[in-house]
Amino acid sequence: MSVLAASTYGKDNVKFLKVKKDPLNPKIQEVMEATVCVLLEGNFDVSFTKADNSPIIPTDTVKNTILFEAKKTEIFPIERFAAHLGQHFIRKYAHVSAVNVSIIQHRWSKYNVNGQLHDHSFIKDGDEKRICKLRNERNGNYFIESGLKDLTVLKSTGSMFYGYHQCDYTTLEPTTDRILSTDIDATWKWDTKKLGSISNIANVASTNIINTGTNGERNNLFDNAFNTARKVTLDIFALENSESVQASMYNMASKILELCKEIKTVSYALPNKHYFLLDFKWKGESNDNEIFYPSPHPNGLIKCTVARDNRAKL
Ligand SMILES: O=c1[nH]c(=O)c2[nH]c(=O)[nH]c2[nH]1
Repeated sequence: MSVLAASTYGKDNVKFLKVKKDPLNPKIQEVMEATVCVLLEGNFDVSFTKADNSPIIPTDTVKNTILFEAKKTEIFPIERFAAHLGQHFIRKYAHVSAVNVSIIQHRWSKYNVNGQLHDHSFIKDGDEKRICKLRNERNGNYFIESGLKDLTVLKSTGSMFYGYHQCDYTTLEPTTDRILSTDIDATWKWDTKKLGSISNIANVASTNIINTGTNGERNNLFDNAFNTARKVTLDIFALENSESVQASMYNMASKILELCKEIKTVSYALPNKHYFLLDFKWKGESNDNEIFYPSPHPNGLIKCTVARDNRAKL
């Protein structure tokens, strides 16, 4: 005998690009290129165990819903759209008990023409993505996290690594000057008690498109947190003389928690993308941190989650 222990299903990799126009000047525009995944949970067991398709909301219907709702509703910021989709499936289908929504926003940035950001021309300046994951449950509970990933950075000096554990397997030389490079993957979990009900998120003030791009002013909690997290990450990466990836990511996460009161935890997952100093002794030449070999693999991988220290209140 076997039993269905867990199941979920839906549509992944639903892609669209939406153009948002300023109502006063429709040539001023913003674009959202997104990849969406919606997975449903609920009373679907017989579809797995008895080949009974009657409860199945086809994944094609899920796809149609994502695309049509993207047209009909405000989708900036992505957290707002995730909450809207999370509510939609719970309200429309009585046998759905939980909805898991994941949205990836692909980066398109307005660029300067004649000294100012152009109204509707964009540059793809890297693989960076803004992300949001939301779970909405019929019992009224919801969970939400936001983040950024694939923001690739490198600093050519201002990074050290020494004082680490030594044993008979250790060959790494300590250094006070190395290259540090990583693909930033940062996520932050929201304190839903501070956000209030999911309807608050589905109705949060939309991103103001005038002068935004991904460089300009944003005007809601979620945009502010994204901009803060991105700026803190990039500032600390540049300004700090890094002791290690571990120490730098902890400093970044702590600063974000300090600045964004509605965030509960911040997590980083950072590859340490190694650049090895090449040896020119065979030619009688030194190499004063000038020529490196970008090593594709292996890479270090360092993860941490930083939370508020509640003991601090005692
Ligand atoms: O910042 C670093 N952290 C490590 O854990 C580590 N390990 C290593 O070989 N190099 C580095 N660098």
